[in-house]
Amino acid sequence: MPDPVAPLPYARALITGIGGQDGALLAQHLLAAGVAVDGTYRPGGATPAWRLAELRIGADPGLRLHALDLGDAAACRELVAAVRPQAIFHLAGQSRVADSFTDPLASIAANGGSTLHLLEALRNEARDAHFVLAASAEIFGRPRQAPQDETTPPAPATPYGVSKLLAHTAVGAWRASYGLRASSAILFNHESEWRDEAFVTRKITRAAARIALGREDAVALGNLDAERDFGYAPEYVAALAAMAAQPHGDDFVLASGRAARIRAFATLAFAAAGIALTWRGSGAEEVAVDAAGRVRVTVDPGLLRPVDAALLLGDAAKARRVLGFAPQVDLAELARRMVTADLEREGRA
Ligand SMILES: C[C@H]1O[C@H](OP(=O)(O)OP(=O)(O)OC[C@H]2O[C@@H](n3cnc4c(=O)[nH]c(N)nc43)[C@H](O)[C@@H]2O)[C@@H](O)[C@@H](O)C1=O
Repeated sequence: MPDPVAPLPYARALITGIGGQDGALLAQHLLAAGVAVDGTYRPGGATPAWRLAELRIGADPGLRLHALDLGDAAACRELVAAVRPQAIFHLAGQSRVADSFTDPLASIAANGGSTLHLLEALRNEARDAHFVLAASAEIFGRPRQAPQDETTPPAPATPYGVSKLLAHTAVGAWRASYGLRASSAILFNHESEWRDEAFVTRKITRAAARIALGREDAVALGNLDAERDFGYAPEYVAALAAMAAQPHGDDFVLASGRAARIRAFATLAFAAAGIALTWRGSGAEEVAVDAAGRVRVTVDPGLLRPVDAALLLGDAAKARRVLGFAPQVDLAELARRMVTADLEREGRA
């Protein structure tokens, strides 16, 4: 991986979704490298404050914030024209796979439409900028082969996967049709202390911290058998920055190359909070108990999804070769960092 403060060949970047995990971490990475950052957030939504504050970039003079409706093509074009970025990172979107089952059209409109609006803004207002999309391993659906790489045929199985495949293929089409520098990162699950609690790792680490502090008794989870390729988000955003430094647009899988079941992550997270879990039973009756026999994890069948890939596992050999992507943080260290942060936050609260 390039040195976090190594200079990048662009001086101003636009990041959509600045308030999210990846947007905030990427902003921190770029600002440290001397790149000025314009970040967008949803009008009417929460001002992107807590992550920027925790990452100590909220008051950085290199950071400007803009409320932008990504559903408004003209507004996207106007902002790109005004900012004149040399790199555009499109990270905003509807990122919750589970929510895409309840409102599929909203997910597809948000993730597909926003990408089309920004690609058009790039084509018309910033032809020399490098555009980088945050696509997703969900484009592979329930893949027959593992690991998945850039040549694996996409076949999404969730509305969210469809939305990201629309965006991903649009990047390729705009690159081919208009000669734009447009790239797509096929991101496998990437987690951190700044992950939203809607996602399983942070839900678990926050619960483990609260249970360790006596504030909660137990946490209910869904599919414990799902295997996901969990990486550490700061390492992934550094790879996004490196993608925008490439002379040509291209697609890259970003993944750790290791998969773990949700049950295994929970065991590591609770251990990091000082609680040794033992698993008993199966299916909806499965529970995890602590050393004193108290139930700490249960299964709620209401949290199971209509479709959930059994295994998503990425092969990031191309990113390693071209970008120098070499993630170092393993699953136990990831769980430890997340639980440590949650214990600190809960201790302060
Ligand atoms: C690549 C992809 O990665 C992320 O999407 P995700 O994989 O859906 O992430 P998640 O943390 O919601 O679920 C991971 C697994 O964990 C299972 N699971 C069990 N029990 C609970 C549970 O209680 N909550 C949740 N959320 N999941 C649970 C769940 O069924 C699934 O198998 C996003 O970044 C997305 O934007 C993206 O692109």
